[in-house]
Amino acid sequence: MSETASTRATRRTPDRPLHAAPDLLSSLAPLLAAWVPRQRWFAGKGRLITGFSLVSATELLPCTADGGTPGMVQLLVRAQQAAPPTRATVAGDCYQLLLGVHPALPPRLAPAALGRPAGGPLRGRTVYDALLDSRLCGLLLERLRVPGRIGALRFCREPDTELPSGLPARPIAVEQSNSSVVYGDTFILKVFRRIAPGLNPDLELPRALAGAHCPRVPAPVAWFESEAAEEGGEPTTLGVLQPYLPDSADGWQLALHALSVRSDFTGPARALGHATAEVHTALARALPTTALHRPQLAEIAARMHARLEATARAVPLLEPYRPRLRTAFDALAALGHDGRSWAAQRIHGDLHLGQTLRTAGEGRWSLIDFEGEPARPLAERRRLQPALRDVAAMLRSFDYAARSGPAGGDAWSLEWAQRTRDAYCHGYAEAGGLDPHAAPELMRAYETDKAVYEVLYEARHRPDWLAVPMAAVRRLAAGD
Ligand SMILES: Nc1ncnc2c1ncn2[C@@H]1O[C@H](COP(=O)(O)OP(=O)(O)O)[C@@H](O)[C@H]1O
Ligand SMILES: O=P(O)(O)O[C@H]1O[C@H](CO)[C@@H](O[C@H]2O[C@H](CO)[C@@H](O)[C@H](O)[C@H]2O)[C@H](O)[C@H]1O
Repeated sequence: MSETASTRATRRTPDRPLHAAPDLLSSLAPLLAAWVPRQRWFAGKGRLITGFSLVSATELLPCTADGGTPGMVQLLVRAQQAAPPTRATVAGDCYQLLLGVHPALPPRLAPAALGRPAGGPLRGRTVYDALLDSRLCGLLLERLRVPGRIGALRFCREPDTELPSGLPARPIAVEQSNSSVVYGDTFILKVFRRIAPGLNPDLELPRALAGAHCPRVPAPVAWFESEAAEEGGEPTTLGVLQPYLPDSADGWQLALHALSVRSDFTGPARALGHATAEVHTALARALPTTALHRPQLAEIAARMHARLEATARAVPLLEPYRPRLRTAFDALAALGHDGRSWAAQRIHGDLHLGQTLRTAGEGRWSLIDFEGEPARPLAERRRLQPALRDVAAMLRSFDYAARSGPAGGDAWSLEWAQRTRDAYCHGYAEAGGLDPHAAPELMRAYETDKAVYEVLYEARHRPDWLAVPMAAVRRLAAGD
């Protein structure tokens, strides 16, 4: 097909970088509108995308060069959507996309394709998910190996670390809140998807723990970020590279396996309690701590109430339990009435079995993914909080395993969950953490808050799983 004068005019000329092409985003928008909502990491499921706006575009490899080689562009785009029932304002979440651009996409990459833009600077080329192309993933590692800036992006490496070149790349099979690529069983790069401006706790906390010589968390070796929006502000973390623990299995798989063969899990759970307490102790040493008094406890309880109300509006199934669940939050607020204070510190923020890895040989636990609950604002995720909040979250995870494993919540599985929960709490207290049994109001409030979060999470991401947190809602509402 011959090129018209108007398409020629919109074609990029060598002196106009891709990010300056006025029609870059409009030409990609139809492709993104079909592809983005299908991605596991897309947080706005169930609400129509009404448009996209471009935050930034950085060409990591030339995208419009002649020849048969792929290009790569990193985009930050805002997806415009109607506000969800849990938020007052119109949302426009920002997502990071790493797109490959190929003049003739090889068939092996066909499943990664978004499509071919009908116009704009990439017209006629195939745009695809770069993180499914090992060659482009290799280029990302190369960028991290040699620190420096490219456009709006800065690639950084811990001083005194060496990164080998040429490690083979493979994306991890399970897509979660973000996308990860493993390099030669040596490193894993997590590319953040939903981007909040500022320092991501998944870089901040593991670096602080490495500084405190805590061996329970793989220490970041390199990362990339975009510049701060305003002078003196923090850069925005976009991806983190850390050592890969090859001979390990995550706690979720291990727990499900134990359930499937009706095996005891109290030993591993107790050891996991130790690991959690060690991480909390190191975080409290490395980063600020505070004491929560009556006003702060009241504020925490008020936020829990607000989340419950918003979630009950979004998921009507929760409504009948709302009044009884509220009593857990009132009891938390009342903890401040007798003048007692509670320690608060930086915590993991989204601790569950899937965030733990256990080595095959010595059965040593590590904790990963310190991002916090991805749906919460960054400032909230970085707040100082009672460490028992993580413990309560992990207790929920044992309950999840018992209810979703092969036996699906039969009496033996539920007893298994109770024994495992006790062993974990015991291990936590044994290794210096505050004994969860000494703070029943705190534990109940945080478990309830987590179950409410899970109701919303499952309603949005995995409606088939909604019954799991709803069972906990019923139990917690009954005051159990
Ligand atoms: N350092 C690591 N070593 C081995 N596997 C890892 C490591 N970090 C993450 N993983 C694997 O990658 C998965 C996703 O990592 P995670 O940090 O939880 O990402 P997400 O934020 O997308 O949930 C984990 O469940 C785990 O299986
Ligand atoms: O790991 P992510 O940061 O993506 O966390 C989100 O997804 C989790 C599910 O993958 C979700 O965890 C919930 O389901 C788990 C089982 O799949 C269970 O072990 C957890 O206890 C339960 O909360 C997590 O809440 C969400 O933030």
